[in-house]
Order: sequence, then C-alpha cells, then structure tokens
Amino acid sequence: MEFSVSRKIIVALIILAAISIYITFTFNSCLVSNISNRVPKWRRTSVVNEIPLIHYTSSVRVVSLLEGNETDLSPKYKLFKEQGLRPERQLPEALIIGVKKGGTRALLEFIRIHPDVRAAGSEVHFFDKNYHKGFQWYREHMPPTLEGQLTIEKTPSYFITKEAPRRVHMMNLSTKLLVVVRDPVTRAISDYTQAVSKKPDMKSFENLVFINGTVGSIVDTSWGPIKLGLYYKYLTRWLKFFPLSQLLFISGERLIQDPAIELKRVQDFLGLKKVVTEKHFYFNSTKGFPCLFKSEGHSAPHCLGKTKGRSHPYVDPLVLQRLRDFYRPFNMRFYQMTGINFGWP
Ligand SMILES: Nc1ncnc2c1ncn2[C@@H]1O[C@H](COP(=O)(O)OS(=O)(=O)O)[C@@H](OP(=O)(O)O)[C@H]1O
Repeated sequence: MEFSVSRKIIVALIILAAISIYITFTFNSCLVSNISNRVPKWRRTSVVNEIPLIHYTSSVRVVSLLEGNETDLSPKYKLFKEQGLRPERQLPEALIIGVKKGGTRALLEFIRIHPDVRAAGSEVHFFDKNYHKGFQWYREHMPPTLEGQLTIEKTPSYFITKEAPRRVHMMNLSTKLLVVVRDPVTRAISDYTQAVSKKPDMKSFENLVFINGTVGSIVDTSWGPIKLGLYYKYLTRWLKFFPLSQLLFISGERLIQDPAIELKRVQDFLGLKKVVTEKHFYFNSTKGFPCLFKSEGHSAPHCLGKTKGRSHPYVDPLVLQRLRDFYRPFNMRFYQMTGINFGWP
C-alpha cells in the first residue's frame, strides 16, 4: 500500500516537471522570435562583422601610391609597386641650379637613367616663385623614392635668384649643387632664340646687345641674356652659403661633345655607382646632338625635344667678337673661382 502511494507521487512529479519544461520552452521561443522580428532587417547581420568594418574605415585610409600631383608611371616606379615596396617623397638632396640654356635638361635626362636617381619631371621653381608654399608643398612635387635613392630637381633660374642660396641652405646645408655652364656668348644667343620663338616681332640680337643699338657701343648689361652670362657674380652669392666643394660645374660644351665624361663626374660627385656610361648615348646626326638609346620614359632611342637644340640666328661676327671681349675678364674671374678653365674663346 505504502509502495503504491509513493509511486503515484513520483508519477505526479514527473508530469509536473514535464508541464513546466513545456511552458518554459514555449514562452522563451515566443520571446526570442518576437525580439528578432522587431529588429529592422539591416541590423540583423552579425555585430561581430560591424566592428572591424568601422575600425578599418575610420583608422586606415587607403591611399593610392599614385596620389599626388605627379602621375608617376615610370618603369622604376611600377617595379616598386610590383615588389610591394612603399616609396616616399623626399626633399631633393641634389639640385641642378643652372644656368639657363646651359644644357640643364640634357643633364637631368641623362642622370635620371641611373636606377638610384629619381627626378622631378618639370621645373618646380620652388626657391624662386613658390617658396611661400612651404617645404611640404615642395616635397609633394618630388617623385616617390625608396631608401638609398637620390631625389634631384632642376630649375635653372635658381642660379640667379638672390634669395635662393639662403633658402636652399635652410632646407639642407648639405645639398649638392650642379651648375651646367656654357660659353656666355652662345648662351646669350640661345636665350635670345628662345625669346624670339615666343615673340617673333622682337628686335634683332645685334640691336638688343648694345645700349644704343649700334655695333661697337656699350654692351647692355641690363639686358637679361647678357646679364645672365656674368657667372662670377651669381656664384659669389652661392659661395656665401656653400663651400666650393659642394658645387659641381659641368661644361655645357662637353655635355654635347662627350656626355659620358661629364656624366662620370656627376655620378662621382653624387656618390653614385658608375652606371651611366658611353653605352647609353649615340650621336644623332639629324639632330646634331647626343641622344639616348633608352631612358626612364622611353625604351626606344630618342633625343631631347624640339625646344632643345634649336638653330640659332646668324649673328654678325663683329658683334660676336665684341661680346667675347666683353666677357673675357668676367670669364677669367669665374675660372679662378671654380679652378676650372672652360676654354671659352
Ligand atoms: N643632348 C642634347 N640635346 C639637345 N640639346 C642639348 C643637348 N645637350 C645640350 N643641349 C643644349 O641644351 C640647351 C638648352 O639648355 P637648357 O636645357 O638648360 O635650357 S632651359 O634653360 O631649360 O630652357 C640647348 O640650347 P639650344 O641649342 O640653344 O637649343 C642645347 O644646345
């Protein structure tokens, strides 16, 4: 009898437990389904996914390596990208500061063949016209480089800009300075040729060289093409800020006759391995100038553009002689200052 009572109690307890389990389960499922139905569809994705998304978008900016004002598609640059290297823009360590019409473009195009050199393509005019824009602006105009690569820029007007030596010194007192110089008489004619190509109604060279326009009278040193040939004067300013050993003078004449010799001097001066050699050049008889077998931008042989190596107008030999006599003492002074006899007539 006792046994049957306790059996009834156990059965009753089991039934009670089963009922309570059923009620709890049903209630909870209703609750869960209710909550999920109230949450808008766009929120029903996993919260775990949202965290990294927000994190990446807010803290990591995906910047194209080509971002900036220079679109650099050079083979050297593409190679860096392919290798997963991150080049950065640096202020130049070397500058081609002049002289205008000396052969500065040729020098830049020749030296930039070197794998350890990267150059700003166009003249940046930072130390003369754009100085107020600041060094950050200047850096942004430089090409991206890898560690160990040298950044170079050329703006020939730096040589004659009064404030340029102090400004370059302020940027980096170790800046290496390259100056391509050329016989000031030929340089003046080259300068005039460029000016007359833009303004065809200009007076003749002979007319502009002399103060009252007559051959044999006083040379007009206020006329830009003449004034710029007084190299000693501009060099004096640079030597107030830089030792002579930090400047390399390249002969514009030899850069045409034997570019490899001048390029050897340039590579030594810049502390570069001798990579650019005679193998890179050939003489193009149509152009009348040395040209490159290949370079950064071209894989085929090519010469500098039409504005380099223009034919000069005929100039009266008397005027030429008068100008040579005028420049001689100033050239001598320049030879003494640099320790180089450039052999100008
Ligand atoms: N390889 C080669 N090809 C063409 N031209 C050459 C070369 N090497 C030196 N040059 C001489 O460079 C002169 C132009 O000088 P710049 O480049 O300094 O001119 S500029 O100041 O940048 O306008 C340019 O002057 P012009 O002959 O009066 O045109 C050339 O004589």
